[in-house]
Amino acid sequence: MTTTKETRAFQTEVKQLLDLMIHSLYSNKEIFLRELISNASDAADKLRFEATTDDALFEGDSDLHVLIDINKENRTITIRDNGIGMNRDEVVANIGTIARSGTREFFGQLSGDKAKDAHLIGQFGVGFYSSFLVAEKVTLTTRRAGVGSEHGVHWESKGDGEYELETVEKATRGTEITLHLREDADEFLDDWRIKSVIHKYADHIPFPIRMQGKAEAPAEGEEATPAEIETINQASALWTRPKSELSDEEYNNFYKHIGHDFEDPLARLHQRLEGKYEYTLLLYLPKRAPFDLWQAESKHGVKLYVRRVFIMEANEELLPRYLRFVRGVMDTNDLPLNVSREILQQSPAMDAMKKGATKRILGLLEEMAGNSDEGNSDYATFWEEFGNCLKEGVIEDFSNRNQIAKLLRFSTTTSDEQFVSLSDYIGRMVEGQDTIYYITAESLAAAKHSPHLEVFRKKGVEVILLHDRIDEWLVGHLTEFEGKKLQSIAKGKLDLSGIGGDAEEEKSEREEKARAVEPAVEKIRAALGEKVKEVRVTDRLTESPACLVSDQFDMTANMERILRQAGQNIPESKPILEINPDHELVKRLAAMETQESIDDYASILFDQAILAEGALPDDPAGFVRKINALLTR
Ligand SMILES: Nc1ncnc2c1ncn2[C@@H]1O[C@H](COP(=O)(O)OP(=O)(O)OP(=O)(O)O)[C@@H](O)[C@H]1O
Repeated sequence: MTTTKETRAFQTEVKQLLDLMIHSLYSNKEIFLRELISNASDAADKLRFEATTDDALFEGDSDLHVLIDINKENRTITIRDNGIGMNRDEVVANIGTIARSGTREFFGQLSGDKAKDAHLIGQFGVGFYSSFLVAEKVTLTTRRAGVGSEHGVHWESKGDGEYELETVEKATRGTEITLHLREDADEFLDDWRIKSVIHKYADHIPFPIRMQGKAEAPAEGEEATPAEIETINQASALWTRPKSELSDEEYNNFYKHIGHDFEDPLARLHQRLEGKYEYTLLLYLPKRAPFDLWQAESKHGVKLYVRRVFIMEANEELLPRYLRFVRGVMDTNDLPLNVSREILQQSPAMDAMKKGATKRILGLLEEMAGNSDEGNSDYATFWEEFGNCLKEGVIEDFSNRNQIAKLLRFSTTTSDEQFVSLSDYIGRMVEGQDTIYYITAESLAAAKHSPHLEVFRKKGVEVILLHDRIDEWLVGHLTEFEGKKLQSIAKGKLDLSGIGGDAEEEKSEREEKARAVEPAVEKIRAALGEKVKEVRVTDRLTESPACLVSDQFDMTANMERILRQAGQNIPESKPILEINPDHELVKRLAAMETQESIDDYASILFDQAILAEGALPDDPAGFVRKINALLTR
């Protein structure tokens, strides 16, 4: 047994977090109690779950609760729980380091300007460290359930960069945290103040939060009456209570506890479902994406309860991965208390609940989207933060693809902001149009200024501008929406002849122009040789001389770039160069005789077309040289 007392240094990030926290949350000190009660409640949840398979962990005491004791003389508050407790290694890992996913992103985003960084801290969560908002010294004594009393651990720190650790005797399991209050935190020595904070933040905690009353001095000749212990919170699982009894504030406070968030949620869903399986959902959509949303190991935020007993923080078993931003609780009577992850994965009840919850979340989003007026709505906020998750949904969730597709929002040639739904787009199609057109590019600016859009502008046809990495995969899976095909405007042959004009007339005019520049096509083909798959006359351009397109079933150049950047070895597919028969450059090229000039012009046309896509030509310096030579000629 390690009895040694040792002093250790906080991880550098902890120090940074403490500084930032004290700076940004000084006017909201009371949240320390919410954080500590929340941790105590999680510890009780964990014990109750572990005890479902090992009753001995209760050590004869299954009355799980939190006890708060104020000592005015010593100026301390003690928060005591009889939850799972921690062993020495766990204390070192949990208290003194930050080992949460998203940590690197969080510290990466800090600018060093405390005022600017302050709002980030709420998103990240301060947890146990918030004790130092009110305390000049914090001691924590803990013992893990099921181990001998000699395995207690004492931890102590002034929040100044170091902490002391010692193995001690602790008779009872669980964790006891004592805060030695700073001078400016006197208000928390007042019972009423503490009670009001508990009501505000912890009424929904499903374990009793009790306060130690003070023993009255006995009157002469009378026996002393023991100090009373009073339960302060409602201590009932919030989701089991009828909606009509619950206020927004209670719902929001529960969200903050379960979602580890400082902000109110964006929306919620509370439903009791009865059918083949009975279950209750209390689910929330956060206002802001967590730091680790895009990391492979990012956690889901929905907790599974069976008959109000916390079972586990389940992952893909409860909700599909693309809904990993949802926070909340799912409680059912239709699973055994000792359910394991393996059983969950094969359980028809779980499967039905997962489908039911998914449908309801999509329904909630549909409702929010329906109530939205452009740009100024909860749905716009949601889309900004989590829109790309829904795009994953289109890719992964075949059975709900159409419903999710309705929820997508895009920038288009008529709106830079991402407000346009596919249904809006279809509603605005021009006469003769029966295809949904889109372009994919590296950025919104590159998409918006792409030469491929020229003819669409001329004909007044709206084009969806796709510029997120995931969009290439999205359109790979979403090839049709409500009977209308989705088509890249940078792929295959384009035929807009039926739109906004006489198709026959346009066709013969086009053929005539193509004939006139046929010599140019031949010359460019010969000059570019193996660089291109084909050179042809385009219907896409009105202003630019040339653009690149891919064959209908080839990857787009953008997709190739993304995959190469991700380190994949992609065989080179050659683009098709399309030239504008009306452009002066092309006309000039058709009339050119000197091979050297033809080669230079052809190469410049080709490189320009690459630049117009927001990419770089193979030999940028060579391109500049040729341009300069032309300018000075
Ligand atoms: N009362 C407690 N009993 C047992 N373990 C605890 C207790 N308090 C904290 N811990 C452990 O310490 C870890 C870190 O706690 P901390 O409050 O800093 O962060 P958190 O609760 O994980 O996240 P958040 O900051 O979002 O609240 C917890 O995850 C838990 O494992």
